[in-house]
Amino acid sequence: MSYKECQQYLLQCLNMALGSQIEGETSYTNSFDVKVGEHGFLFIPRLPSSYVIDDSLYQKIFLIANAALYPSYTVLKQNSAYFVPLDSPDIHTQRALYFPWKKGISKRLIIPDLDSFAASQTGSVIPIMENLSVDYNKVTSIAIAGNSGSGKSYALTYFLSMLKSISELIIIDPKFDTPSRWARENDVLVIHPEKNRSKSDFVSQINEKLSQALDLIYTRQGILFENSDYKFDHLTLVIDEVLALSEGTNKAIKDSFFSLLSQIALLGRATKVHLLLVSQRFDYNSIPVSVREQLNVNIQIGNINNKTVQFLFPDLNPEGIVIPAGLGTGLIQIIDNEHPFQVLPLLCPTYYTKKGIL
Ligand SMILES: Nc1ncnc2c1ncn2[C@@H]1O[C@H](COP(=O)(O)OP(=O)(O)OP(=O)(O)O)[C@@H](O)[C@H]1O
Repeated sequence: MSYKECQQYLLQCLNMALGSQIEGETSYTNSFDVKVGEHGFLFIPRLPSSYVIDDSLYQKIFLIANAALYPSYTVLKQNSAYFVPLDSPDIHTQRALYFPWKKGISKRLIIPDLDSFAASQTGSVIPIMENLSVDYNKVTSIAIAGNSGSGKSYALTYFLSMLKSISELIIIDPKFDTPSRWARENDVLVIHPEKNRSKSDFVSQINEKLSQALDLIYTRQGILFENSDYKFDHLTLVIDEVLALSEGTNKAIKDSFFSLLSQIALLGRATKVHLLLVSQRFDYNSIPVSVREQLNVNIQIGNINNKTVQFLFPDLNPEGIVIPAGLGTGLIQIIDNEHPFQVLPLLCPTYYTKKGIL
């Protein structure tokens, strides 16, 4: 579809569906116009208008356009109206509402052999979907949230397999489950609960490791002070089911755990110390708010609604975002200076692996 055809099609859709929202005005009465570009389209109202140009109008146009353009384009959901100035001498049309989009829809990666796929990757790039990847040099902390059975462990195993060649890994596995098996197969350090030891004892052991990571951060900061270009190896602390660590743990130990996590999240960026956290939800009981604010890859799988997105995407109303059907689907947001800030529909990769790991 050419831009011109797309423009006409969008105008028709908006003329028909927007009617009641804008007091029956249409592009035929010259009330608004649409312009299509490579990265999105503009809704140009002609002012003065009998309708109000506000968030509610913006979200309405988003709903109409996103459905109308699916699957040719994915319109990227914004939290509020996105105004842009237009270079026009005519005061009636000097502004527009902007709707950025991505060509096509999110497509799942299907990986026939995870080990050889992981071995074939070079550099620090982790493929996520057919047209989306994360550069591990540009992000610090990753969070994966989702209800039970949504595919968190499956997604975590994928990340672990990809990270193995990029970063040193330390795995903390409170459920003594898939990550521990993966760690055994791949010769990676894992901390898991053991018989005859209390929960607080287990969390103390984790605190010890976190504290060593924090010491490493301080040492690396000293090196950076002398040579700001120094390149460090990545170290990633992987914590599965974070919520299980803070619940029912002695308060002093939980406080130290939170404090260590916060410091690592805040200071790890420059020194290449990362967190990869997995939890059913990321409320203030599972991680401190300061850690949540530092997360730069947010993944929510399974049920997507106002309630489930409130912790990782507090400003997002997921209405109108087309969540693909199937296992391991949801939303992803990558906050680096390469990707636009928006939240995208996600399909986690499907892969095949040696028996016994999962
Ligand atoms: N992207 C995917 N592609 C194919 N199958 C998937 C995908 N994600 C999850 N699954 C399947 O869905 C099932 C549940 O996934 P998983 O065990 O990872 O969920 P979970 O969120 O970790 O659950 P729990 O919290 O109960 O451990 C598994 O059998 C897994 O094989």
